[in-house]
Amino acid sequence: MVTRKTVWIGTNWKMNKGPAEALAAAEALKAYRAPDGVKPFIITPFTSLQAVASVLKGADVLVGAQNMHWEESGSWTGEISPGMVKECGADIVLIGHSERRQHFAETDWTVSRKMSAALRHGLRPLLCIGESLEEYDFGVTAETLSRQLKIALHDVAHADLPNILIAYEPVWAIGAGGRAADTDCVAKVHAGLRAVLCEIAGKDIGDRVPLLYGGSVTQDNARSYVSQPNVDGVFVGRAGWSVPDFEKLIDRVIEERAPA
Ligand SMILES: O=C(COP(=O)(O)O)[C@@H](O)CO
Repeated sequence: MVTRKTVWIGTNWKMNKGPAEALAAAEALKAYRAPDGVKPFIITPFTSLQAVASVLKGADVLVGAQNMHWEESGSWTGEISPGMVKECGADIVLIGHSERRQHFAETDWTVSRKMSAALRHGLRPLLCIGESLEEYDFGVTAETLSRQLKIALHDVAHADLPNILIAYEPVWAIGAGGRAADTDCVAKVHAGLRAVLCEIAGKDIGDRVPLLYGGSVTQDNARSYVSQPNVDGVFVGRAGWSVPDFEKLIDRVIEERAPA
């Protein structure tokens, strides 16, 4: 019997959609029935997190926040605590997105603190890692990713690792100026990430950590990534911002799947 992997397909709305637009999108997604074995999710801005999570409670589409602080509370103006994210009804929290590392001083150390805090609060962290163009050009992709991964997971109990999501998102592949990574390159990088996870936690656990690819994913290329052995899903930005596009992208990925 062929065992089919669970496929995670999510979209990060980034700084798009005010509360009204986000709510309308959530209402449109409420009736969406995910194909067997597919876990769709959306990552919303904080201003609509609670409303979107409330509309999608019990639906097939999971909801996440784009960031959080690691402390429970305190004098951290402008920040949102893990408890607040949880109380808003989020299932997932994005941690270490390259836009936060690049523009908001997120470091491997803060990412590591946030990983443990998210798990303590029953949130599923979606850890983003990725090398810059400069690191890619210097040929240190594997070293960069291994460092980011080992520090981020340093304080995470091995038993918790299958409950997290990891997205490999090369910085040079993200956004309007980015170019999608070659499928072969993603396959090779993901095999390396799998090896690092197995080194950290042993094969039984390392093999069960979902690894997603993100960066200029489109309806046309998504399925080629997901058909690779160590790619358990895709994390999309622009190609998932409209609900019909997001649903179509999921359909296109599923067309590729072999029957169980
Ligand atoms: O940043 C991401 C990719 O954005 P694209 O617009 O798909 O290049 C990733 O976090 C998913 O949002």
